[in-house]
Amino acid sequence: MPDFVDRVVLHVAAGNGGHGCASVHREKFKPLGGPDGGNGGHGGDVILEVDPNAASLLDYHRRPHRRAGNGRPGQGSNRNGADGGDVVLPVPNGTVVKSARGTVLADLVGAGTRYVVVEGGKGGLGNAALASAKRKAPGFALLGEPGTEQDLVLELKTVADVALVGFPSAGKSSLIASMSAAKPKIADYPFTTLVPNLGVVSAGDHVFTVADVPGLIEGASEGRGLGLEFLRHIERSSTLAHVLDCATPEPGRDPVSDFEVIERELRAYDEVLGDRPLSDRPRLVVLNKIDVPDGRELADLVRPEFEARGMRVFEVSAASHEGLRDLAFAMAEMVEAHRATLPPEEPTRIVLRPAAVGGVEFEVKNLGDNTYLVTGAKPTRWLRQTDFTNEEAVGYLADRLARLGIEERLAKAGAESGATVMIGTEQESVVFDWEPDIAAGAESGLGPRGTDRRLSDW
Ligand SMILES: Nc1nc2c(ncn2[C@@H]2O[C@H](COP(=O)(O)OP(=O)(O)OP(=O)(O)O)[C@@H](O)[C@H]2O)c(=O)[nH]1
Ligand SMILES: [Mg+2]
Repeated sequence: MPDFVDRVVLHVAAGNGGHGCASVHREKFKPLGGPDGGNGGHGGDVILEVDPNAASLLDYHRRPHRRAGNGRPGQGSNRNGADGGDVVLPVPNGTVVKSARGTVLADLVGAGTRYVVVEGGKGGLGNAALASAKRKAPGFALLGEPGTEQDLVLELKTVADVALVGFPSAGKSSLIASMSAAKPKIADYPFTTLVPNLGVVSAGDHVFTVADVPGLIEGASEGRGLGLEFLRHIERSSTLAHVLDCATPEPGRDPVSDFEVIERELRAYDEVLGDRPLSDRPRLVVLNKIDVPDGRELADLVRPEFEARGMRVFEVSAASHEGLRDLAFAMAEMVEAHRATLPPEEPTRIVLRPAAVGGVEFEVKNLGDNTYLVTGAKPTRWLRQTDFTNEEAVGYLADRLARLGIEERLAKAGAESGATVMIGTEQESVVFDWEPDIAAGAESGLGPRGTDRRLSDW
């Protein structure tokens, strides 16, 4: 059994919603009481969550079927069924979620990032909730919705600023061991490294991560050696460092030809990658093993070849640590240059999905000055997903609250046209403008008034 798994097929099933209950209230001497069948509970969701402590997908390789809890049925005396429990599956940072057909559904980067893979079925309404002026005592209740199921492919792509690429035994693992606290396996046979190792390197105030990728050989992009599996791990790195062996001569190889072979493989992989080609990424050249006298000589000899190609060249020894400080600062500089081109971090985007809408309680408080505070409306579950904007989320919240009768409650509390409605707490809230007139036409009279506060803050 491998102890590192970076691709698994996983079957997930959300919980079914519980059925609603049809029941009639019974009391002594009152044979025909009102309907009192409770609602079924909602089925649980299956959620993936980035856990910085998870290193591989091994658990899912071992147990590839995961199922969330079913909602319980409603019962008489207005008892609602309990919701089924969610199942939160921890995944490593950098997990890509794909459908069985290969469509990318989510790319989970950043501790705590969540993705709801399958949603639980809604609980069915009981006859108490179905009663209306027309039908005071319905003799029926609604069935719970079945939960959805899906086959997924989870793929791990290492997230590191710098990727070390090179032939087997060039000294990539030795370098990462000398530059960081990582303790990878080092040996004098090829393909010692079978899984990417990650190390955290500091150079002055700079901190960045380095991944040691298993050795690449000619034909890797066609799957030779450890091939594509491992090219995938360098996709997310902004900087590539070619590690070249200057001390272990082999027939038909030298540092320049090794470099050319690896470059060719990177270019060939570009076709697989499409829009984020590897061959365009900033790279530097590390001539390793200069503690060996012949190695130093060869390094000096080939250096101009690389400089002529516009590469920055570092002569180092992972064994004696010579040259590693300069190398670390150069890497830090390249990583910082890349980070500077990134757009400023976007505020957290979230999706609000009140789990049990019927169960959300809220209070409307008049703060004076036509301003109203709605407290306690925090949905029971908050789920993060990247493809929703804050505005959409606010709109969604407004919509749900509208269904809960917030319009009437605001009107009852005396809110007039143009009222400021704050949802949250006095310290943290999302602010809406309230227009009861619009409400008549639109589903919700609450329109988001762009707020700079993060919804996730409250
Ligand atoms: N003399 C000397 N030997 C080195 C140096 N760096 C690595 N080696 C040796 O080279 C061999 C391969 O080192 P690794 O760090 O395992 O090489 P790798 O590139 O990670 O190899 P793979 O994991 O197989 O791709 C080991 O025997 C190391 O001890 C160095 O700077 N000087
Ligand atoms: Mg190695």
